[in-house]
Amino acid sequence: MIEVQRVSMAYPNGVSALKNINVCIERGEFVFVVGESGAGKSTLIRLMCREFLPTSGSIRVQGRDITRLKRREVPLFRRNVGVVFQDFRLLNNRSVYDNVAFAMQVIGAPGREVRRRVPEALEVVGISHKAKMKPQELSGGEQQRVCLARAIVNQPTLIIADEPTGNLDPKTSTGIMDALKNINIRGTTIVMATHDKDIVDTMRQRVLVLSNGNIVRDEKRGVYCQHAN
Ligand SMILES: Nc1ncnc2c1ncn2[C@@H]1O[C@H](COP(=O)(O)OP(=O)(O)OP(=O)(O)O)[C@@H](O)[C@H]1O
Repeated sequence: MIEVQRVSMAYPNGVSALKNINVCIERGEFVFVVGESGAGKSTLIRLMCREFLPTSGSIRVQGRDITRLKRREVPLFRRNVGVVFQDFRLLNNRSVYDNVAFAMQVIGAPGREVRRRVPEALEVVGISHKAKMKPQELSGGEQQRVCLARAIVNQPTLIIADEPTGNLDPKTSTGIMDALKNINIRGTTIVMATHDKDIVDTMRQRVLVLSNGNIVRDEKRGVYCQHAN
């Protein structure tokens, strides 16, 4: 599903955020990317959804090297990738329903598909009862659910999430994680950067640990800190 090969990333200011990273993620996996602040998690996550290009190396997603995509090919690639970031990036003057529907409309989905799939996506993340509200009328956790619904509505094969539970209380975070796990059980690959030790230790999924731009641990059914307790 994702093959990151010899990827390095230096920002224009000279900071070396990733140093010759190699990672292979199989279809259907659930992968946590953890590590101290500044370790390179967001950089790796954002490279995987082609927000920007690495300084060197290749990133193959579903067989295609996304570092070689032409600018006009990027939107097509993104249709297959659901992206959830901590800053919600919702349209504040539109309803919850419209925010999710918009993700389908921009790719030209027929109206009947939109009317069928938007309620389904809202149901999966447990926010159907707020469909008519505007994002400002919702709590942070509810807004994050809307983002998740928007990310899954086009039935992507891959979801990339950067701190989707950041700033949320533990109960709300658990709700978001349950929704993500449900989506994963249906076959969607999930890659998620997080600082949330409790979530990582509870879920026992694959854990990739970054430190200072290097992958220092890669464990199946891993935990946040190897030597804790
Ligand atoms: N746009 C940028 N320009 C210059 N340097 C950057 C930029 N974005 C990140 N960096 C630097 O790259 C390194 C890795 O940053 P990154 O955001 O990937 O870390 P992170 O592990 O996601 O951290 P955090 O947990 O704090 O979000 C850091 O040293 C950071 O200061």
